[in-house]
Amino acid sequence: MKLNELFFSIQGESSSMGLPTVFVRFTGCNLRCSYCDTTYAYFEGTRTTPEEIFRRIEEYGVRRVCLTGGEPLIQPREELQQLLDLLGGNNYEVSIETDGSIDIERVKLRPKQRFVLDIKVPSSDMHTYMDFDNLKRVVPERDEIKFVVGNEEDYLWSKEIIRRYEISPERGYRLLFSPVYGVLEPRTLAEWILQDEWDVRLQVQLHKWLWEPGKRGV
Ligand SMILES: C[S@@+](CC[C@H](N)C(=O)[O-])C[C@H]1O[C@@H](n2cnc3c(N)ncnc32)[C@H](O)[C@@H]1O
Ligand SMILES: Nc1nc2[nH]cc(C(=O)O)c2c(=O)[nH]1
Ligand code: SF4
Ligand SMILES: [Mg+2]
Repeated sequence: MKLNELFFSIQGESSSMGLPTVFVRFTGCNLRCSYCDTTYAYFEGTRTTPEEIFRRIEEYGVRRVCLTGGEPLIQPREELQQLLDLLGGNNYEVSIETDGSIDIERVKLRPKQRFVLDIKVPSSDMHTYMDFDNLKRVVPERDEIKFVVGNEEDYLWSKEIIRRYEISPERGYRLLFSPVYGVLEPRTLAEWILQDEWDVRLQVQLHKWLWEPGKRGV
């Protein structure tokens, strides 16, 4: 597998926002989102084994890991599975940030492991690459489905996807809405959600408020 960086920080996204977490950022991505804040992970990295990554994770005293990138699901399948099995066997809680274009059943999750599945919206320029069959593969009470929106068109598009694929909160799906940092005011998104009386989770990237927005390794 190719590792870009491994660091210990406060989880800035998803329903575990605020919790201390070890981040494993893999190298390489199959998409190129217009707003991507992690372009340094497209190529830079070092070949590393799952055992070595696990050893480095174990140096920290917290059993919570976020696998991200780049796109984690394009790493070699067997090695990724090996890492998930090592973490699963040692009682780690794991979230896997994935871009929505890769079959999430490429790997088999253990208990306490979940996907945070992005659905890329029109302003990302990557919405045509989505594998919507993933919406049949997500486990509603386990996984989270995330929309990172940059404008009102994105928000309306997301609502239509939720209606069309029947992934509403009423059906048990856990939905996240995040503004594209520096593009859409969090308050504007908050007001749209309240106007719709919608049971979805608004999230901002907490780490960008805690540290310099462009800082690596946090
Ligand atoms: C860098 S990506 C890596 C994982 C995977 N490639 C994906 O896109 O889900 C991690 C998360 O950061 C989000 N993200 C990237 N750039 C962002 C930005 N400028 N503002 C808000 N969220 C952003 C992505 O949408 C994704 O949910
Ligand atoms: N603190 C912090 N939380 C995060 N949650 C998801 C991240 C990511 O880049 O995928 C991330 C990140 O880069 N930093
Ligand atoms: S899929 Fe994730 S890592 Fe890849 S370009 Fe988009 S935001 Fe960046
Ligand atoms: Mg990030």
